[in-house]
Amino acid sequence: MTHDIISASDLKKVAPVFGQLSFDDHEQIVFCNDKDTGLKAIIGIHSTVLGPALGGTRMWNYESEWDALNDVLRLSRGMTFKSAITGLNLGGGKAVIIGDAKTQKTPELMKSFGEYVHSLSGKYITAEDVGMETVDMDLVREVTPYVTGISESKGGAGNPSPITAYGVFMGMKAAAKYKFGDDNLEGKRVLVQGIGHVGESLVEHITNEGAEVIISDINQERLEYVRDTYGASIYGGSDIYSEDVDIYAPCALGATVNDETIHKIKAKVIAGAANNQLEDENKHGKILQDRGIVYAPDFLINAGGIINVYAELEGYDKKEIIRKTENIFNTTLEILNSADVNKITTHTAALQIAQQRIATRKMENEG
Ligand SMILES: NC(=O)c1ccc[n+]([C@@H]2O[C@H](COP(=O)([O-])OP(=O)(O)OC[C@H]3O[C@@H](n4cnc5c(N)ncnc54)[C@H](O)[C@@H]3O)[C@@H](O)[C@H]2O)c1
Repeated sequence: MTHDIISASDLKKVAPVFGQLSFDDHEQIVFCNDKDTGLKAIIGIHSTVLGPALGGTRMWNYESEWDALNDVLRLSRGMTFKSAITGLNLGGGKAVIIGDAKTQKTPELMKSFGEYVHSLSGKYITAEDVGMETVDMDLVREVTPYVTGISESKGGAGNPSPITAYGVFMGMKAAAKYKFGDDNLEGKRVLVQGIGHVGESLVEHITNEGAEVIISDINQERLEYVRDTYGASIYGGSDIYSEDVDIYAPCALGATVNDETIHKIKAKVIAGAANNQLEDENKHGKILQDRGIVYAPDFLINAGGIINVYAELEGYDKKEIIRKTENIFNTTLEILNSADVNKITTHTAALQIAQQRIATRKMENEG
């Protein structure tokens, strides 16, 4: 990813960091560059008002550094609101490592990343996200205590994905209750896009409840594995967004609800694990509202994972993790109802609650 060096005057025009559309008064952005291990990473700290900025690390082969920066800014902002609405004393942060997780991830690279995390003295606490495994967090743990999601055998809460999937399942059931009058998913056609750590576990929950599940992924091996294990059918068409389904569950990457896809979507409910599903939260949130498509806000229903890793910091047990995650059902239903009453989008309804909690704490901290 090398380009001609841009002149200082041209750089000024682009405002590459603070001028990014996704920049939202972030507190700190850290660029990590370690030639020896090939590490190129960006840590985004959006807010530490409610507590240390906690959020996972994503390793992805971004097309450009702009894409990586944009992703980390959007993701870290989302973490702030996720923890706020879930009632956790955590701020929002996230990290991205630029590269292919399958071919470029090495123990040395992970430890080098851990050293950068350590240099922030706990202001940012990392965890796993796309392209990461529990074993990678264990490697980071060798150089810093500021990491969660480490193996249970090493005193951690383990892989957060099954809990994330359970929370998404709860949010999906709440949205189904709101839209169809019944939270039971039996007989509902559900399209799960991305059947990785979270998607697979979600497929398990919804097939157990009798939903008709259609899966899509760019990884053929996983598709066949999930089909054979849970009896889901692999999507065979050419445009998944036009598929006639009741529920669309985005569980791959973000921004799949965008200008190109939004008018094709036939699903009546959107509820999935991916962060930042709406490319433009205001615009696309409003179009969904106008089209009568119920959108269960991503940062609300995919909070199971952060609840799980927060347990590592606060020392609460599995029972409490499950109780808090199950509560996503009630919160989602409340948000959907309040959006309806106040004639605002579901995203805005959720965001307002999160922002209010942050504003209150900020006043307390200052006063
Ligand atoms: N793991 C968690 O606990 C957690 C928590 C909150 C949010 N999330 C979000 O949920 C999403 C999934 O996370 P994960 O941990 O399961 O990641 P993962 O890497 O295990 O799985 C992602 C899956 O999506 C597939 N994929 C990628 N691009 C695709 C495309 N264009 N179409 C279809 N499939 C595609 C990949 O092949 C992979 O199987 C991510 O957006 C992540 O940020 C995860």
